[in-house]
Amino acid sequence: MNEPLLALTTGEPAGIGPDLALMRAVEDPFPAGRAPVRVVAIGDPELLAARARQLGLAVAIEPLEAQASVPAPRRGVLPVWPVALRAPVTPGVLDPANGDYVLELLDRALAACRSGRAQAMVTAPLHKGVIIEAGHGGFTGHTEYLRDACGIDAVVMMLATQLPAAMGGRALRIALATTHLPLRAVADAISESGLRRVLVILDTDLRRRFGIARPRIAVCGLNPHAGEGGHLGREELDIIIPTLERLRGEGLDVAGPWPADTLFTPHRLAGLDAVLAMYHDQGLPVLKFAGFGQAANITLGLPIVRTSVDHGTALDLAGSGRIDTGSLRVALTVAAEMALAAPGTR
Ligand SMILES: NC(=O)C1=CN([C@@H]2O[C@H](COP(=O)(O)OP(=O)(O)OC[C@H]3O[C@@H](n4cnc5c(N)ncnc54)[C@H](O)[C@@H]3O)[C@@H](O)[C@H]2O)C=CC1
Ligand SMILES: NCC(=O)COP(=O)(O)O
Repeated sequence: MNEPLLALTTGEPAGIGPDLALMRAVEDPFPAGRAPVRVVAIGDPELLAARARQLGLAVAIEPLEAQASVPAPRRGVLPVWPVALRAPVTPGVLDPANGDYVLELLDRALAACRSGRAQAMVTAPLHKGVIIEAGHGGFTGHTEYLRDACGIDAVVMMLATQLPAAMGGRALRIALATTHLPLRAVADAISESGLRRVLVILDTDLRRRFGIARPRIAVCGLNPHAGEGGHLGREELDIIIPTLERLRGEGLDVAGPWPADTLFTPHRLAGLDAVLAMYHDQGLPVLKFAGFGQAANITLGLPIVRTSVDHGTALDLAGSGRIDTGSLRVALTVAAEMALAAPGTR
């Protein structure tokens, strides 16, 4: 395969997504140690040109026809598949009038991946609230939007980073059994069928997309001390333990449920390929404490490769230039590696 083509959606136009694409365009396109990639941004060319001026960045925005080939990367040039904004943008100020614009960016990237034109999509952050205010009531994020757009039942959100040397220097991958739910709804969402689906997807994609022959996965309990033998909640006894036993019988290496407060310690993590947390704020604060700005958000179970940054729209910093592009670099690198590991859609 040529260098993979990565379709980079520029996300919420009032946020830092456009800034990320522009700042990355002036970085070295061939950094040592990283697979060479071609990147095409998806967004409004005039928005990108205006943001480049605001940031004082010399970036040539090159709109491309849908079928035109995407050139090899050149520093200071940003190829763009154009999508028109619905309303003018002030950095930092959300406008529901652009909600459909943000979703159109995703649709364009997904279509390119599904047709084989792009090998992966990488998403800059969007703002869930403003998309809901734009009239998309059930919207909870890229993960579920792409699941539904692909017509599949389940996907898995996993964030991954490389731990600093002082923390063991190894990969830390944390997947979630539930994603964007109010905490009140989490316990009711833990079911045997749901857990089984998540663990099978996690195991399958760690093999297929990450080349791990027999993934070792540890599973957090839901309750403090993994339920303290049923005295602090019964989800472990009634749901999680039986599910893990069945999956072990089918050959998966799934251990637990372990108390989450001590699972994320270096000696417990040693030898693990991934941890499954039961809910968003059980797993992600750990990951972000260890690697914020150096992590990627990966959607497992899709027929295409999708990665994203580990942060949100940072409306407070849009147009300021005072942002870290580290997570975008990681998201692009991981997307390229995944695309090369398992070419094609499925
Ligand atoms: N991949 C995505 O689309 C994601 C979207 N979001 C959405 O973003 C919106 C805002 O979420 P928040 O919780 O406020 O998180 P946030 O990540 O946007 O901001 C949290 C803090 O981190 C800072 N920050 C974020 N990214 C940064 C960067 N690249 N460089 C330097 N500083 C950075 C912000 O300035 C802020 O102080 C929400 O609507 C949320 O749902 C959140 C996470 C991921
Ligand atoms: N906390 C992760 C997040 O909000 C990103 O979700 P998604 O948009 O990638 O589904």
